[in-house]
This record gives sequence, structure tokens and C-alpha cells, in this order.
Amino acid sequence: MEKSIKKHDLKKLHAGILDVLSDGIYVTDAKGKTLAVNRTYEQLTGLKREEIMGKLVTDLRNQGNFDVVLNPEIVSSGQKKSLVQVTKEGRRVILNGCPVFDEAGKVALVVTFVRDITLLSQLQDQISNQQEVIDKYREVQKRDKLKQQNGPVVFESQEIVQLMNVLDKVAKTDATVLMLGETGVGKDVFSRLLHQRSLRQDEPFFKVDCSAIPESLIESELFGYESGAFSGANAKGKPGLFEMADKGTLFLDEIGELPLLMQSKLLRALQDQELIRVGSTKVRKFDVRFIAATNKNLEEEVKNGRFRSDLFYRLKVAVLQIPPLRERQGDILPLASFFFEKYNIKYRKEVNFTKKFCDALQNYKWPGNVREMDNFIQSLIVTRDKEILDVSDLPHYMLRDAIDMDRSSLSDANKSLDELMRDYEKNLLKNALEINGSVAKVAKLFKVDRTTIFRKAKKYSLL
Ligand SMILES: Nc1ncnc2c1ncn2[C@@H]1O[C@H](COP(=O)(O)OP(=O)(O)OP(=O)(O)O)[C@@H](O)[C@H]1O
Repeated sequence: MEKSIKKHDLKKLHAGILDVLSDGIYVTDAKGKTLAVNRTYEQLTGLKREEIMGKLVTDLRNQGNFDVVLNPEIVSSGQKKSLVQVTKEGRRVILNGCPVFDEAGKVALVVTFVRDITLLSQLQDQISNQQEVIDKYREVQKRDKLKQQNGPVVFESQEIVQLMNVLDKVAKTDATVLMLGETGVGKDVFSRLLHQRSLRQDEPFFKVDCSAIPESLIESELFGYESGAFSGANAKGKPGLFEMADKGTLFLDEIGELPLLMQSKLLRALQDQELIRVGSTKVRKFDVRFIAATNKNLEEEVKNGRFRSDLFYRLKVAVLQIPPLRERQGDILPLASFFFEKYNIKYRKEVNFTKKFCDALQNYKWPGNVREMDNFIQSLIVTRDKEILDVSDLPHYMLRDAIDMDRSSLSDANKSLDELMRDYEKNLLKNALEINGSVAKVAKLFKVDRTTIFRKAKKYSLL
């Protein structure tokens, strides 16, 4: 520096030096009066130099420009101090204040270094959010694993016998399979069976429920990730389910729930049997047989733009449509007997059922299919002590289905409406009396008084 630099030039130079620093700088005297701030400070806090110069930090705090100050404590203690301050624009900054002493050893100035930690705090929040999501997903996975013990597959109906013929043929090929059917029909059960009957039976079978993985984790769960790919990730990186199922079968349940972006990535992976882990550029080969399942109408989903048509056609190579339980009557009793036996053993009971009870199960529509029956029989066995269950042990909604008559008799073209109505009423009452066994119960079921049922039953000679 040249000797001839004048005092006011030196002041300007100091200001210039402060402005090139990447930390914010805030200088006050011992009373807390603002003497200087630099450009970075203005940028970090949004406070302008001219608004604060000459003002006391405590006044600025009281006016709401920031929430805390550290100068008074530094002046009284003569010690350095740090704290986090939130500015009026909501930015979080960390303050490191240092005392500057005069010749007498008293604090003459407080110089505070100001750094923005808003981003850091946001990242920290994100990491803990991600961690929560990861923990939750792991829990779901653990629960799912517990459910994955293979039990016997029960069926006797012609519909399933035919389906099994196709399943056996398809199993031996390596074709991608699409399992369709309402919720609870057994898509999971038949997918495992298909794997067991395939050439990959000694290799792993993995199931992934596409609706249970948070959207932000789907890609890394399926394709894996490289070290440091995202906050909360394992430091060493991790293979995804495609790599873990290598040589085996991967069952993609609820495929209709896969976000569109993942659908295109899945399509590419299916076609090329190649993947790139999240955060990597390396292409990895894998060898997996895919089974996809859904209870959605994928054609409708394609029409509505929620499912990619190219993926749909790629998955449609071999389709196994599992009929709902009400359309395979031959399976109802074998399944009911199977669940009675299973839960009698599990809960050490000997609960049995009557023929009428069976008939009612047979006539019920089972909207939740095999899962509904499984849960229903389990709860009956858990909650009842009676050894033989009869229709009276069934809930009303099941009895209503059970007494519904065969509608084919209603299509008799030679009958008038009055005659048809009479037939319908007669049949309904006949079934209801048979199943419920008493006028009082039927009256309760149809929400009328006993005399009405009695009168009608006499009219139709049902008593
Ligand atoms: N044929 C069967 N024999 C024995 N148990 C069965 C049979 N079919 C289904 N189940 C049982 O019924 C329940 C539902 O079956 P599963 O999970 O395979 O249905 P899903 O069609 O995959 O249902 P979702 O569409 O809701 O995923 C399971 O507990 C399963 O063990």
C-alpha cells in the first residue's frame, strides 16, 4: 500500500475489503451502534446498509428485523459468542461475534461473522423426512415378509382347473405374465405358484407392492442406488429389487399404481434387461422374470392416460384372469372348509357348521373374494365358542344375498307383472324362512311386523 493513501481512501478500502468477503460482516461499537455491514450481509439478510447504519442492534431487534442479538453479552463478557438468528424474511443465519479491544483492554467493537444456514437446516429437515419415509417403508416390507409364508392353494372349481392348465404352460416359458382379477382373488397366491412351477423355482421370488412404496423411493428400490445418491441413502450404495431377484422372479403387485415416469423406466428395463442405479451411469445387466398384477382395468387406465399403452402391450404377453369367487362356486366350500380347519388348529377350537350355513356361504357374493372369506371365518372362530355354527350366526348382509332368488324365473314372457311380483315375493319368503327358520327372524330381517310375514306366508302356503 502506498504511503500517500489518504484517510478517507483508507476508509473506502476497508469497505471494499469487507465487501469481497464471502461471509456477512456486521460491526458495532460497544453500545451496539451499527458501524459497518458488508455486501454479503445485505444479500444474506435482505437488510439494506442505509436502513441500519448508525442504529442500535437492540432497536433493530425490537423493530422485528431479526429475533436475537449477541452484542450486549459479548461487550459485558469480553468473550466470543455464537447463536442462530432468524431474520424478518425467515432466513436462518449463524452469528459468530468477536470482541475487539481498545488499548485499555475494554471492548471497543464487536465484529460479527454471519453465515446462512437456511439451506443446511432445510437439508437436515429433508434428511430426517427421508429417514422417516425409509423407516416406514422398511416396516411395511417387514410386515409383508411375514405374510409371505406359502400355504396350500385350494381349488376344485372347473374355472380354476382350466386356469391351472394355462398357468402350467405359461410357467415353463420365461414370458412376462399379467395377473388380473378383483381384490382378494388370489393373484399373489397364483403368482407364487407360477414361480414354483417355473424353471426358476430354485431361484429367489421377490414381491414388490408398487402402491406401498413412496413415489420418491420407487426408482431406488427397484433399480438400486450408488453411494451418495441421495440424503439418507446407505453410504455404500445398494442393489435394487431387480438385481436382488436376478435369475429369479419379481412380482410387481398393483402395477396400475406405478407413476408414469417409472412406467417408462420399467418398460426400458423389461425390454433391455438392463438397469442403471440411481446416481450412477454404469449399465448393469440382469435376468429376471416378471409377473405383474393389478385389480384395475388397465385398458381403461390406458384410455385415461394413466397407464402407458406400450407398457400395457409389453405386459399383455400372457394374461391370467382369475375369476371372482362368486363366479367359481365350486371353490367356496373347499375354501371354507380349509379356513375352518386352519383356524380351528391355530386357535385350538373345534368349531363346525351346518348345511344351511354352507348354503348361505355359497349364495353370498363375496365382494372381497377369498381374502374376505379368510378374514370372516377367522373372526367367527375367534369370537364364537359354539361348536356348530348355523345361519343365525351369519351377519344380516350375508343373509340378504343368500335369500336372493334365482332371477331366471323372472324372465318368463307369458307372465304379467303381477304374477312375476307374486313369484318373486313367494320365493324370497320361502328362502328367508328356510334359512332363518322363524317368522320372527324373517320379520326382523325385512323390517316389517310378524303378522305381515305370517299373512303372506299363509297366502303362499309356506307354513
Ligand atoms: N386358492 C386359495 N387357496 C388358499 N388361500 C387363498 C387362495 N386364494 C387366496 N387365498 C388367500 O386369500 C388372501 C388373499 O389372496 P391374495 O393376496 O393372493 O389376493 P390378491 O388377488 O393378490 O389381492 P390384492 O388384489 O388385494 O393384492 C390371502 O390370505 C391368500 O392366502
